[in-house]
Amino acid sequence: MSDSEDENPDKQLKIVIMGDGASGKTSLAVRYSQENFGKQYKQTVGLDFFLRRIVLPGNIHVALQLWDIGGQTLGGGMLDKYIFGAHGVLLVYDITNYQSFDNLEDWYEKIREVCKDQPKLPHIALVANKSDLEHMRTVKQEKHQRFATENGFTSHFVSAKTGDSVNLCFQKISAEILGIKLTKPEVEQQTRVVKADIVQYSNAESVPRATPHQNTRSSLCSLQ
Ligand SMILES: Nc1nc2c(ncn2[C@@H]2O[C@H](COP(=O)(O)OP(=O)(O)OP(=O)(O)O)[C@@H](O)[C@H]2O)c(=O)[nH]1
Repeated sequence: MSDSEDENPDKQLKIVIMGDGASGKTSLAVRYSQENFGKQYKQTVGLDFFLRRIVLPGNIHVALQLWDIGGQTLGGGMLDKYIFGAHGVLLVYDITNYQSFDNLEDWYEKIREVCKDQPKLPHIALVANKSDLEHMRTVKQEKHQRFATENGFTSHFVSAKTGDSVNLCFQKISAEILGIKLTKPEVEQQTRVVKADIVQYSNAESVPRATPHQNTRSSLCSLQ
């Protein structure tokens, strides 16, 4: 453990990712924790866990535990236990699949039911995934905004495929939960999209080395 970690132990946040099957929950968790994307659809049975550590402004070290819940768990007996104690919940839908948006009412209802005896609901974020498929959109942005505003959700538009706004989404949610205010440059830094051309290197020696990702470590385990 480094000195800075000794001085600043991680704040642990339990973040639950919910929504219909194939809306892209696992892809978001994999993109965020492993900076990776797989085209192949593999249904999550039960639950997967992912972990990512980040540092928020003010040198606040945060360990984000991502609970990726299979879309088939709605109506199952385990869902209550998965939601219980969550600091934040992502309600994820696929912008090209209207049903996945419509069904979020049921997922939200479940959260309210599980948390009815708690003083307040977890932070809830409405996450529109697959923004790279804008040309196939079936959920109007106004519908998204209305659902978010009426229920006090934060609102996010992301693509697990391209990575667009994924870091920003999780950073904003963590900051919101911990009551940390992000400045405009901090938000812009996360938003920046880096475009690069493919470069042909003449020999292996001139290939630049990848810089290790600082302050982040991630891992995965699965529970079925
Ligand atoms: N184009 C595009 N495809 C995506 C995106 N995110 C996920 N997908 C694809 O959508 C399919 C479903 O993604 P998953 O991440 O497995 O969906 P899930 O919500 O975890 O599904 P369940 O495990 O059934 O709950 C896969 O084929 C992904 O490659 C995205 O942002 N853009």
